[in-house]
Amino acid sequence: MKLKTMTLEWTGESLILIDQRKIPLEETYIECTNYKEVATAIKEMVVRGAPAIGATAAFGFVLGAREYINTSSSFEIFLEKMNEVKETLANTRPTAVNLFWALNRMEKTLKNYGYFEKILEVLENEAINIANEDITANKQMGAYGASLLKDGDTVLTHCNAGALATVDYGTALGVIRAAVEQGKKIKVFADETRPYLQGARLTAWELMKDGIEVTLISDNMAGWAMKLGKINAVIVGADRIAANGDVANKIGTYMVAVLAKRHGIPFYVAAPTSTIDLNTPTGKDIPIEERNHKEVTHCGGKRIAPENVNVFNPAFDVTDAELVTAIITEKGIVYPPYNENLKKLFEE
Ligand SMILES: CSC[C@H]1O[C@H](OP(=O)(O)O)[C@H](O)[C@@H]1O
Repeated sequence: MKLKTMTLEWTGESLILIDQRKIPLEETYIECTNYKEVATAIKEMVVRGAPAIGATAAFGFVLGAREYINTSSSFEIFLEKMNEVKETLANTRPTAVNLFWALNRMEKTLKNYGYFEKILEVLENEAINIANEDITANKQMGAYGASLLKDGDTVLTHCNAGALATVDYGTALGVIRAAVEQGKKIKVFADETRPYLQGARLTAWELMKDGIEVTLISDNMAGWAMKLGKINAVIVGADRIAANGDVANKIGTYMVAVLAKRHGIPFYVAAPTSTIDLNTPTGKDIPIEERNHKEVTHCGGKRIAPENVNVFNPAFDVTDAELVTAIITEKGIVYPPYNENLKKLFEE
């Protein structure tokens, strides 16, 4: 079975990824023919975005199974090798819980099935289910979230929580797409999102391709845009939502949330339930990835800071639940108290 979206293409034999490091200057693709290439693509952010890396890792798991099934003399040995595949993919990036959620789901499918015959087909179907469920969830989330936006609203977003951060359609940008599809005139202010520039490079590119009016601002302009009354709402994605509603998302999100609170602007988080981690009690328990210093000292491949300068480069921060107006999921809009109301999403 095959699958093709803006972010990825499963050919039945390999996984083709749009190289998000090159957008908007080039639209080029990388073909992964084995799980180690998939792991490298996630680590190097060829593909990025919590749901996108979850689905990508699921297909990496399938490629690993294809690689090891013919060299495993027993199913137990096969399971051992597949644990190695899972660990390799899990060790790529620590913050987005979707990565671990997807790998755990693939491993559970493998162990529940329990024997060789047709296992590759079973795993491929599960990976495709994960991908298709993400698209469905994004559209459901979009419909719920669109009810929070009025015709004529201007929405500020941070980073890229669009089709490129998911299998397709997007979370935060999915809400904006849904509102536009309902006929509402929505404008977007996109934070450039230093240092990796997901906003400038990916969000602006996605929205302009859709014909949705987008204004690019540098991250330090967000507060002034709010003070001038230009922003009606903030919508961002998430990489992990703790049981108490604390939200890990791209670095700079916390700053935007504090500014939104200061200016009485609603701050919404759009995320599928696969991003909610009830096993993580609070934001203090979320591992925050630190990335290469060159992402800060260089821009467009050119050095912009002195050699050997100290650098702090956390890829994410945590926004306290009290700063989050509501969490938009595919099961509905969740309001505080998050401890109780997030749990209910998994009880139905
Ligand atoms: C819909 S999840 C998008 C989420 O992922 C991004 O992180 P990265 O680009 O480092 O993978 C960012 O936190 C986005 O909000």
